[in-house]
Amino acid sequence: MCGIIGIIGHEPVNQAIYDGLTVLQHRGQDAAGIVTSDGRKLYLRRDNGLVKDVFNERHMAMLQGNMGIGHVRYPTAGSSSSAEAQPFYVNSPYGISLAHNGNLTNAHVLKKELYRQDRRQINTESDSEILLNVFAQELLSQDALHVTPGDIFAAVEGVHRRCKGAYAVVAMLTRDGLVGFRDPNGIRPLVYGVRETPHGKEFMLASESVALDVQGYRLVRDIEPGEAIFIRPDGQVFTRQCAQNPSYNTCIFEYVYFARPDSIIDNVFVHKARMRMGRKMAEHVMREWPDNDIDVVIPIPDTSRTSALEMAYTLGVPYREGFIKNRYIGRTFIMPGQAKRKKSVRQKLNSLALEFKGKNVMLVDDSIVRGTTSQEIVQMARDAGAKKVYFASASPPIKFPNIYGIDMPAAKELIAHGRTEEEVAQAIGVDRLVYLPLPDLIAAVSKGNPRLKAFDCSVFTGHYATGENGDYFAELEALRNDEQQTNREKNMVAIDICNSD
Ligand SMILES: O=P(O)(O)OC[C@H]1O[C@H](OP(=O)(O)OP(=O)(O)O)[C@H](O)[C@@H]1O
Ligand SMILES: NC(=O)CC[C@H](N)C(=O)O
Ligand SMILES: [Mg+2]
Repeated sequence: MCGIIGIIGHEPVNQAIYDGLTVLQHRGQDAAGIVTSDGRKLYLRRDNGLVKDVFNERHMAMLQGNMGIGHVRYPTAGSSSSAEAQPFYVNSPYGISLAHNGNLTNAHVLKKELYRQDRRQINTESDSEILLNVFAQELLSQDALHVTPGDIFAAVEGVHRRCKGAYAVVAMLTRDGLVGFRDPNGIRPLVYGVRETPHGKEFMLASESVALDVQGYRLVRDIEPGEAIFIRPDGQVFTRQCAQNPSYNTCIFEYVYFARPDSIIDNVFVHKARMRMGRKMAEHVMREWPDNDIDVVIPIPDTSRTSALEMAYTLGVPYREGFIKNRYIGRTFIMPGQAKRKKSVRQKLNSLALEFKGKNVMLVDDSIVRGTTSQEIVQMARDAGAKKVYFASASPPIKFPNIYGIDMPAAKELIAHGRTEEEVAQAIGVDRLVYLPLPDLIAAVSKGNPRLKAFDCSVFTGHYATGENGDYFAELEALRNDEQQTNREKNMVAIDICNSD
């Protein structure tokens, strides 16, 4: 999952993009980048690291201009080389830079096609560089000296025809303005907002509405699946539906884990959706286990707090913060490599023995993916003196890979893959395990927006809206399993073509 942002205003946007990226940091911790334009030239800085580490004062001073885009990266394709940090740039036509959240599933085919048919050289293993080149090629084929909104929309139609997978995109044409678009399934989120200033309106496109809130932008609306938006430097806004059969298939995992609770995605308040998940979880427990002996509900910080609180309230059981989180350790699930993830769980969370001693504790997490967190935490609860350890996951068992922007490429690395619920309970070492059933999860989210009839639930169901088959998954697993990635990173030396210090 990555975070993307684009701003077009009447004053330099460097600081505003930086601030927006820090608000989106939870979506990607590996690399960050900003590109700005003063209408004639662009200025780019991108590198591996957190936002606060990638940009120093000198970089910020050099990022000139009143429009720009930014990216925080959580890699799902290629490697974690700094050469794959985003935004990417191509000079033809018009000079385009692009930041992408999602994952293309036909990147290999497109890469060949770009070379053979379009004579374009792709320099990295990143699918986002491919996406940029497809967009550029489609724009080039409009053959216009001065780009019009019609040219932009025709190019996005071309992207939709050629690209498969998930993509929420912000792009910048160095002289002409900002572009945003979402794939026809709307798998990844993208919103746009406006703020009034004494000089006129300023516009922001962002992965999540929280980026708008903190800088005083008003959320106008989500970009629709398949839709594109083009905003000129003079503030003219153009939008058009560019897909033949668009439909909402928002990734349900955004609501479960990825998004911040204070964001609104496709008109559903994430915080409220998580509260409903907690309530439904409690109702499920009361139905399936009416004579339970739960003494206390304890969340596994951070993300599960909202649902755990509501679950405890509905069950009528005390809620206690039994794990204290080290606020200087980031999210563990999106860290690269199993060894680092495992170590970080211990560094991140410490138990408060007095909340566990002699009690039957119900630990609550938003999800169990590889089981890294749950295995460690259950042991910590036992070490802290818990009598019985129960576990509730506020989402169903995750059994299938994600191919749309979450780095879960290998089914065999998922703890629930090929295991029954009892076997997962045994593997993580709990006395009882409860999962939120899928219909309850869907109901918890869709209550916020009845227009959302379908979601991307592929990690739970194995059903993929873009129709990938067995061969694709076998190749993906071979290429991106944890061991392969770790070996690749060990041997990697990053060489870039255009990064400055
Ligand atoms: O089963 P696993 O592979 O461990 O993955 C699931 C865990 O990872 C996430 O937490 P994370 O630490 O990333 O972020 P958070 O602080 O937002 O909860 C998620 O909230 C679960 O706790
Ligand atoms: N998580 C994402 O959205 C990743 C974007 C892109 N596929 C990359 O690997 O850089
Ligand atoms: Mg967590």
